[in-house]
Amino acid sequence: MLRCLPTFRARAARAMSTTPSLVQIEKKDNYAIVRLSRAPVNSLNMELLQAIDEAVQSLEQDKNIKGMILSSTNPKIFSAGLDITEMYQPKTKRLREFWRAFQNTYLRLYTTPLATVAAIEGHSPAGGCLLAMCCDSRVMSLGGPLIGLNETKLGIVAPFWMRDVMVNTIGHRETEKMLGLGLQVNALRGKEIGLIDEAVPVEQVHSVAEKLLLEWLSIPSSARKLTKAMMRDETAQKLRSRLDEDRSNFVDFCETDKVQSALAGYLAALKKKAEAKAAK
Ligand SMILES: CC/C=C\C/C=C\C/C=C\CCC/C=C/C(=O)SCCNC(=O)CCNC(=O)[C@H](O)C(C)(C)COP(=O)(O)OP(=O)(O)OC[C@H]1O[C@@H](n2cnc3c(N)ncnc32)[C@H](O)[C@@H]1OP(=O)(O)O
Repeated sequence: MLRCLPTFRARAARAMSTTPSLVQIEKKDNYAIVRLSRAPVNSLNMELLQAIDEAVQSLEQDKNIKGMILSSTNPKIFSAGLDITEMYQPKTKRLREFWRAFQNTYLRLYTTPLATVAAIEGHSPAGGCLLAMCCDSRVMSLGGPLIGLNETKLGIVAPFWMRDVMVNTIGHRETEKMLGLGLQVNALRGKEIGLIDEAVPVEQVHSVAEKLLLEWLSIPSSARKLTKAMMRDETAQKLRSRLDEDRSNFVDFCETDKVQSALAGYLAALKKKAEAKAAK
């Protein structure tokens, strides 16, 4: 028994050192940087969504931490959005759990009392755009990266709560165009429509994100938190009161032949693009 213990410990230590963490948390004085870390593109599968939810929850419980910067370990991709392979040819039980994880992560991040800033160095489509919109402010790098809710381009429809968050961020008419046309925009255009607060060269994204976060943290904390709740709770409550209905809608919609064949086509196009890139 005694001889087993070091072996067990060694195994556990090996497992810990070889299991890559999906989310990296770096604590600073009174805030944390949370970096999404699921190679290659931070696509949001169930485990990554749960890891984000848990990370935010653990920071909320840390008395020293008042805010967080949401970022990525991949400077070219903030997040590729929901992992399409979770939705393609799914097992119903897993699909249901996956959607609940997405709902939970949205509710956690959108309503967290922490001050939050998204530091977006790379692309941020669909679910990636939602994560960014859940933050109090967004800084994005100038140049190539794009952000937006491109669901219609995949032949799928964003749920009402993704629409609501976009309406709250950029207003009804801009959302109508962005969502209906499945548009993604660069940082400059994002700033023009209010989706992005600061558009800066990539090397400044983190310092500007920190500056914005400190501005939020300079506000008396109970006033800041109550105001955030006053602005966001009604929107969150709309989903909270319809969690099961929303999940059933998603599962039914996702399992239709039409959606499955649209997802198959989209995945094939992504694969073809990746192969062409690798062949260069
Ligand atoms: C009537 C309605 C009733 C009810 C409605 C209820 C519910 C609504 C139902 C559904 C709504 C769901 C909401 C959906 C939200 C989403 O987030 S959908 C996901 C959308 N995401 C995208 O479109 C992004 C796709 N990816 C890209 O554009 C690019 O990959 C990139 C710009 C992010 C990165 O480009 P590159 O750096 O060039 O990398 P590659 O393209 O080569 O990709 C590398 C590798 O990763 C795979 N991959 C990329 N994105 C995803 C993804 N989202 N999911 C899974 N896998 C992804 C890609 O295929 C490559 O794989 P390999 O070929 O290397 O294996």
